[in-house]
Amino acid sequence: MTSVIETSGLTKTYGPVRALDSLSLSIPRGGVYGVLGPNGAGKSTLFRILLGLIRPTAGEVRVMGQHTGDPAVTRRMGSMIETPRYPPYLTARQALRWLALAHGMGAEAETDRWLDRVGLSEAADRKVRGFSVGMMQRLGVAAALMTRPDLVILDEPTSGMDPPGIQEMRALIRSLADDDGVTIILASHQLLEVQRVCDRVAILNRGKLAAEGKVSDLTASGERLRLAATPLAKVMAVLGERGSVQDDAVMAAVPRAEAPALLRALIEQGVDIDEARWVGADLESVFMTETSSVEGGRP
Ligand SMILES: Nc1ncnc2c1ncn2[C@@H]1O[C@H](COP(=O)(O)OP(=O)(O)OP(=O)(O)O)[C@@H](O)[C@H]1O
Repeated sequence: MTSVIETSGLTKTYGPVRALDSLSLSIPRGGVYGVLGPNGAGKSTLFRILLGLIRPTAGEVRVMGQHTGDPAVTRRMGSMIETPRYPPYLTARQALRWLALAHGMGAEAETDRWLDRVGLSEAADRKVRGFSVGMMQRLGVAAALMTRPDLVILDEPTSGMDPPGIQEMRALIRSLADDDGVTIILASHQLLEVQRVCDRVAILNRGKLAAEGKVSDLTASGERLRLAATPLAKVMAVLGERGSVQDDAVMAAVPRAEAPALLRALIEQGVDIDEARWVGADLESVFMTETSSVEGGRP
């Protein structure tokens, strides 16, 4: 696995607050990588360090093998860290051209193509003053992509968007990763969206790495055997603490290898089994498990 980001013991303190606490992380090149965590977990701090906007207090960080802030690396990165702001009297097209000039780019910036790609073609000649938050986010993404970066960092790219906008953004992010070979790193609180779009995720909690891995592995590790069976009391008697009742069924926390023996035991006890199927955990339940064990409550 080639890494695009490597951090080791990365720490950032603000007075008594440890925004990042000895974070060691390796983000692979290619694909879509999600950085998750409750408010104050350190996501934006990590992104600001990666972009060379702030310096860590301690630890190591490499972006595409180089030190952060190196102009050669910065040129290969695009980002949208907050809802972007542009001079309100510019149209979307003018705003992108203005940014292209600031990057020393001319026609090669293909501003119209990027406006089209983020679904803003029809609004290209409207002043950004009247843009919704979602439209500003799309324009910000177009600006981040226009320089043809190898790595794009997006902080909450779908915040303020309506469901069709979120769906379009998801398709755009996937196509950038799959068709253009861009590595995308994004932070989001919309866990269902993250589950749909990301290949891997890191879950931060109070500046530390709480969990990391492929979305499919993280969700599979929390899978349960859902048993629609009667009587429920007998099922629970066999399962003990490994069972919990949910919507007229029992969710059994058993490894796959133990399932046949469990089903035999249930039948021997006179249980009627209508259905037995594996149910994967969703990212939300993984997130809640990994971030719930904090002292002192939420910041
Ligand atoms: N410039 C700063 N000065 C002081 N404290 C800061 C500063 N920036 C961040 N912090 C603190 O560092 C911690 C991590 O903040 P950060 O913004 O990185 O979290 P986050 O995961 O991005 O949160 P959110 O989901 O709310 O955006 C928080 O406790 C925050 O209050």
